[in-house]
Amino acid sequence: MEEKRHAGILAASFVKDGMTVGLGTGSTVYHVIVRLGERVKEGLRIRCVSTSEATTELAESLGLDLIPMSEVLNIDMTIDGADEVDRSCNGIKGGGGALLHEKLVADISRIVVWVVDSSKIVERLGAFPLPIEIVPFFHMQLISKLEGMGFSPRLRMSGSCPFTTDENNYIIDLETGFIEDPEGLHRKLKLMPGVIETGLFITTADIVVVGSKDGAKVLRNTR
Ligand SMILES: O=C(CO)[C@H](O)[C@H](O)COP(=O)(O)O
Repeated sequence: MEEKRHAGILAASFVKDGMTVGLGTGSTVYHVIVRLGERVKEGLRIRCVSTSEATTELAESLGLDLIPMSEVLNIDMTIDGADEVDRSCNGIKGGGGALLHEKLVADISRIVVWVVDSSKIVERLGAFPLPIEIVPFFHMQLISKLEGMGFSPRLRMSGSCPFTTDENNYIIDLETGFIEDPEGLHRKLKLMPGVIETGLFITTADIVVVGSKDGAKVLRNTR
């Protein structure tokens, strides 16, 4: 909790007056949004693009100015969380179910900053089950195909019903084991009919802010 807060507060300090800011989703970004709400009350002028209904609700409650994604061509800086990050700044995202929207917002962002606690930094991705957003009525077929490829897929549930994303899709959480080639796996999965997006974000982050007990440090993507 402290680590997430430290990372969030440092990342929020990167936002400058006049920026269009992408707001990610999750418990670490929560601290970014709260800090941005405070800075806006102190006079910071920004426009924000949300990546989920949960983030929209929080940002609105703090008085942040939100614009719909459909009206934005470019975003100056997006700050988002991640479930795992490797040394090349590849990541797994989607633990909170907002991966599709998060990937689209990242795609039009000049700078992408990820905020994570220290437990998220890994040598190789794959301990965290990989979220894949899929077409709901094809989930049974996809699960069978993924099993045939040697993976252990699990349909994400919310109580006794399948979890649905803000875009009304389903998510399969895929036990992959350590991923040798994140980009190769992402491409392979994306080629499967019914797969809408994968939670593999390939060298997406320009900056990763890693919280610690006493502060936060910044890792830069040197690609
Ligand atoms: O990808 C995400 C949501 O789709 C989140 O950014 C990711 O799950 C990290 O969340 P948290 O900061 O709560 O650990």
